[in-house]
Amino acid sequence: MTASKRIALSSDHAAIEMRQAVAAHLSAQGWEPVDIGPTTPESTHYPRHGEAAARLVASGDCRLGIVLCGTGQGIMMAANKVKGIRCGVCSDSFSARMIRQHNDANMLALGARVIGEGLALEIVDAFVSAEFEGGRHGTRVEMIMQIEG
Ligand SMILES: O=C(CO)[C@H](O)[C@H](O)COP(=O)(O)O
Repeated sequence: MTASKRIALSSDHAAIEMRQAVAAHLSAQGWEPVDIGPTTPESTHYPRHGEAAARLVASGDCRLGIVLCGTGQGIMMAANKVKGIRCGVCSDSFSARMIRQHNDANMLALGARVIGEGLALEIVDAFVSAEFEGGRHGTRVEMIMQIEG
């Protein structure tokens, strides 16, 4: 699968530096970040950036996605409006691992005004290295997706 190492990245103005650090970190690990910006610091609107990254994941172009804003919350909400997306905000590595293992999250949201860069990179590592466990968790994820219709 050519998409297996492609990971979508986007942010709003509040998280440009953290997003670029995440992209560099992922590249160094052999991932192929698809960083869709923005690159300039003007104030922008997180829903459009969350949606754009989510569409790359939902279409299968990217296997996973990471979105960032000030808190991670708004861009997570926007990403989760795209059909097929399961995105969680994490401020700790345990949760980042668990949203992959139990919830089959295909996107992670980070808050650049909440956590520092070092912790953000640890959370990213936990997220990308974990695998969905299936079994009873698969039943529950299917139930989530049935709510989506
Ligand atoms: O965290 C966010 C959304 O959840 C945004 O980054 C935040 O609301 C942007 O605020 P401002 O326009 O004041 O920089």
